[in-house]
Amino acid sequence: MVVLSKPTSTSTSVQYSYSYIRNCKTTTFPIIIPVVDLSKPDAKTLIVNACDEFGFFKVINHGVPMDSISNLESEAVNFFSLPFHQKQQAGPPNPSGYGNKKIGVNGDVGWVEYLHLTNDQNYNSMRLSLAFGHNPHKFCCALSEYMCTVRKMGCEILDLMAEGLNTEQKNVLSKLVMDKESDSVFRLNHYPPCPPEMGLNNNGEDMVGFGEHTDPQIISLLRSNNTSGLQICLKDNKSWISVPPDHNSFFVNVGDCLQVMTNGRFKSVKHRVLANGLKSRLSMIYFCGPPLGKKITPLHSLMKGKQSLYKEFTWFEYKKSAYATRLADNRLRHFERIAAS
Ligand SMILES: C=C1C[C@]23C[C@@]1(O)CC[C@H]2[C@@]12CC[C@H](O)[C@@](C)(C(=O)O1)[C@H]2[C@@H]3C(=O)O
Ligand SMILES: O=C(O)CCC(=O)C(=O)O
Ligand SMILES: [Fe+2]
Repeated sequence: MVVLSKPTSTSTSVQYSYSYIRNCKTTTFPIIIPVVDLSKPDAKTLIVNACDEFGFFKVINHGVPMDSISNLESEAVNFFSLPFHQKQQAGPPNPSGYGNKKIGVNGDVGWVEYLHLTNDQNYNSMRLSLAFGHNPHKFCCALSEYMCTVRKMGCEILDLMAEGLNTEQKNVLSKLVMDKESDSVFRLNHYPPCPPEMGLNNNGEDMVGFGEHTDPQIISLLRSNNTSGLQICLKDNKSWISVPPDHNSFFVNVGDCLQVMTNGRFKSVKHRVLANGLKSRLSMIYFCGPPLGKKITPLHSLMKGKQSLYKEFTWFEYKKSAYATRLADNRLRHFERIAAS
């Protein structure tokens, strides 16, 4: 495991208004997060069951080489260890670059700093070189190798999911991510240890690292170091469970786009990250997105004469509307069709 050993530098002079939440100690019964072994024949059934039940699962035997993961992790550690003013050279984070504390542009704040990266490796390289002040060759090689192998794993998962759903075409989902116009994004999140005087407020509530939200895309592929913090919300929409970290595995989230493509059968999972008082958390998330012009509609094979629960929209239209929302908002509400009585 790589931990940030060098002292990190974040902005300290600006006052932010952080959120705190009661870290409800979850449910009275233990919840086991589904584990899918990609090398086993029952993977497709387990994926569909996990998406039905949680919109979330863990993947083992994923085929992403450990070297590829640790190379990018150590490059990310180096980046986040740079002095704040240097990291800022790679900002702001739209569409790619460095961000600190502010998430999106609508007032959300978290105990996190991050790098937003896109599928365009030339653009990534240009942004990173502004921070490194020299050729960021090592970082960019590690990044493009990681993105390539993780995308491949994501497509394998999407093919198994499509098979498990008995769709007409096995690659109906993965082809959106393989498309050269795919609007996938990548994010490196660094949560520095939160100082004890800030970690809890007067009501004993925990500081939020990354506030509750659903991911907009099809699926998200998350890998983190061995630091806890990630929580998911159960289908009852009120119980939160902590996800035990596992640096050897990937975690998969169902996103809003997949919720629509399954006509609401799979629900995008609400999740959040709590700040950790002791250790830094480093997570790397590949968000599998469709091309901007793609119409997001339910898969034919799942409809069988049923009406779509959603109005027709393109990924571009969804994104435009989503980026005007706050993190915790329900971004699909705007696209729901009012059922005719
Ligand atoms: C508050 C926001 C940040 C976000 C864009 C948004 O307006 C609403 C969705 C947010 C989210 C959540 C998942 C990913 O981290 C992200 C990159 C995405 O695609 O949607 C972020 C956006 C962001 O940080 O810009
Ligand atoms: O950093 C994490 O572990 C999760 C962050 C997240 O949910 C996101 O960036 O969308
Ligand atoms: Fe997320």
